[in-house]
Amino acid sequence: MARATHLLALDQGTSSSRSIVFDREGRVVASAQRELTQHYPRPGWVEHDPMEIWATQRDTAREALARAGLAAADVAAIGITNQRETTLLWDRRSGEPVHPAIVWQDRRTEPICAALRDGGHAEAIRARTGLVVDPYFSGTKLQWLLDHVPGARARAEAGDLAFGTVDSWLLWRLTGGDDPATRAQAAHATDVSNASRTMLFDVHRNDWDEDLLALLRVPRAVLPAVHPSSGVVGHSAAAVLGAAVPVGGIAGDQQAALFGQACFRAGLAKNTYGTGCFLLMHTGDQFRPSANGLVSTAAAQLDAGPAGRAYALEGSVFIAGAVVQWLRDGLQAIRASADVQPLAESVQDAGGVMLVPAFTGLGAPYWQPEARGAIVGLTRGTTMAHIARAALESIAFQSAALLQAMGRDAEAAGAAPVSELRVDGGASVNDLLMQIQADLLGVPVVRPQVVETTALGAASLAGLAVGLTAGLDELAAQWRIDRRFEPRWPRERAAEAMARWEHAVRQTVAR
Ligand SMILES: Nc1ncnc2c1ncn2[C@@H]1O[C@H](COP(=O)(O)OP(=O)(O)O)[C@@H](O)[C@H]1O
Ligand SMILES: O=P(O)(O)OC[C@H](O)CO
Repeated sequence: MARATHLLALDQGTSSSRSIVFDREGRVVASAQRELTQHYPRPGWVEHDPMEIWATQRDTAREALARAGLAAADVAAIGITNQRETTLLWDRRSGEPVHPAIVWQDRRTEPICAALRDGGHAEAIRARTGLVVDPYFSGTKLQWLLDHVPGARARAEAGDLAFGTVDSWLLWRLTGGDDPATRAQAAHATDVSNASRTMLFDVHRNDWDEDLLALLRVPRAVLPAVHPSSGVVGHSAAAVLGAAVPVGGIAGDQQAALFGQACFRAGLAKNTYGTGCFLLMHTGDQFRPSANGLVSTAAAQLDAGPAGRAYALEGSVFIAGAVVQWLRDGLQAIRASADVQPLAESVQDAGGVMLVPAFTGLGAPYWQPEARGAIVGLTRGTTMAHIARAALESIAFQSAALLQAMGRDAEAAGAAPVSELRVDGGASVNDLLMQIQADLLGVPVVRPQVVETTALGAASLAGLAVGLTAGLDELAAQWRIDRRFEPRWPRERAAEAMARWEHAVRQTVAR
């Protein structure tokens, strides 16, 4: 048999399932995508149908292979990457989910989190897991499922139920197949980067934390095995793609993007500009707690031993590209997202207007759930062009605040600050936004040729596992620059702009 030459990435995101076929040099050969239905059963609740997650993912994998003109036998390995924290619980025998997936954005477990904070557990949780106590993470979502699905806790304790984030669910379906006859071969596993988002995982020891399991009343029997992010954890059931293919990589989507951006060592950082922004900075083999409102998380790890340890600091912005959607759909100021750039470029600057898109509160580093959006600095001369420019600037300001927080953490640890920011995501195509970002940060903003960095990261992790990819040096050499945006502003101007931003932020909080 000819040696398999390609890699298949399954990229299961919040809004869609995508599959991308890469060649061994990391070039995109073919892709396929399907939208995912969002369910909002109550205010603050967000759910996905687990069977739709699986079916769309499976179908895009088949379609991408067909478009590439390849068979499963041509695929050396599969890499899985996924929306993180989203929580699933299913019956090991029937394969049926016992409840819809509770999506990372879902806020229903805030009362559980408040009780944990009031009970004085926040510091211990941060020290073990790197996370702030927030409904964002999986632990309280799993607790809610065990408490609210009739009979779930007893079935979980008896070992009949399996918990997983989306990667585990896809792996289980992929390796077990759709036929009950092959279910016994299903792998129930996850990787360290996904486990580190559960608030149940000790990132120092890379194991589930017995104290946290007891605190959240989670029986160990529901939990998946935890593996490094690279390594073969099972093979797809032959019926799914037409032949068995090793699953060689798993990572949460933001850690996969960090890997796909070739950020393999301390100080390298990437920012993904999608609906929100996710900024991650590698901190090497050191777990670094944040004193500045960020979370600490496991980066993609290649090896189970101490030598494989890799961590990152992370900050997320809730509304980034979404502010452009709001200009389009809410204000109807533009017809398509891409129209924001010419409109914003039609004015020299925002004319003193500041827009704080705190539509759903503010995330890191502010953590102000009660804040609401504001536009300040309006004059008789203000036009929609100024507001559009202020909207773009708001994306850059929020990201700059995250990078400043990372800089303060790095300084406190005696580490070097970030020297360039690697970017990807839907809004990173906006050259004006990228230039504003560089001007504010004072470091170059670098956009790579392959902006499918999440899928590329997962494919690379899988490629390393089966030897199709030689090593990190080869991956670093494959990462190529499309465009580099150099900062042009004097630092005083950037500092003054940041001060005006922080002033505007304070006005949204003090209501
Ligand atoms: N040219 C553009 N300028 C600014 N924002 C854009 C542009 N094109 C798309 N966007 C924004 O990018 C986001 C989509 O990016 P994407 O990476 O697909 O997001 P997600 O993965 O969160 O669904 C949308 O919020 C959209 O408004
Ligand atoms: O699906 P995305 O790309 O919006 O990413 C979701 C994140 O993983 C949530 O933490």
